[in-house]
Amino acid sequence: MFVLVNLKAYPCDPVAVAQAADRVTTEHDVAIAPQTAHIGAVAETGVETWAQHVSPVGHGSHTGSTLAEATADAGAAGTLLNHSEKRLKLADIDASLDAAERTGLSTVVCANNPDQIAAVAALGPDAVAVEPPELIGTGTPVSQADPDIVRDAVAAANEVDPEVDVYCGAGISTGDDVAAAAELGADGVLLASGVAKADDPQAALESLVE
Ligand SMILES: O=C(CO)COP(=O)(O)O
Repeated sequence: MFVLVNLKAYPCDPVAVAQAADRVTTEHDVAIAPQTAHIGAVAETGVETWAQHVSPVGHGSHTGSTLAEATADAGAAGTLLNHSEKRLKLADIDASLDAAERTGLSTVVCANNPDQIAAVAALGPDAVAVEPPELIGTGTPVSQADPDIVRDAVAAANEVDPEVDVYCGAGISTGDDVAAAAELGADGVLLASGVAKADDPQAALESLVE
């Protein structure tokens, strides 16, 4: 399973979380998505590092943008797109995917529900992630609260493009949650508060990947 820890804008120490992820022994692939400004420092720990977003632009007059080229240069291996807290227009998702692909970044496009998963899977990302917004940050795992949304997202993505991996997220914090997601057909999980808000991120990561 791919385990992507999104640090959002939580007030945690991104390098300490990355070092903790580096110390945890697991069969899963663990990656950390810090703030853009922290990508270089996190990547230096050796942990797989992801961006939370890249802009749908290339080099040019785009003040305030998050340029995919700069993100990749800083050490990112991939990027989230269209997170529920960073929604994009369909045309911008498409252009951000182009930017990511041009610079060698892997891509995960988030969506709220199976219909949206089908729509974004059609744009050809490496993976899609279903995250019901109402469960984000609640500590109630999507795999328990709404298992059908995960099953249906897997089916919807497979119908459009079986090459696209499917992840799920919201409320995931334990190894049981990760195992439940795998049983529902997910290839990975996205999570945030379970690690980023934990008093002991290393213990949280260990419990997650046990
Ligand atoms: O938004 C999420 C990951 O991108 C999920 O957040 P929580 O793990 O805090 O529910």
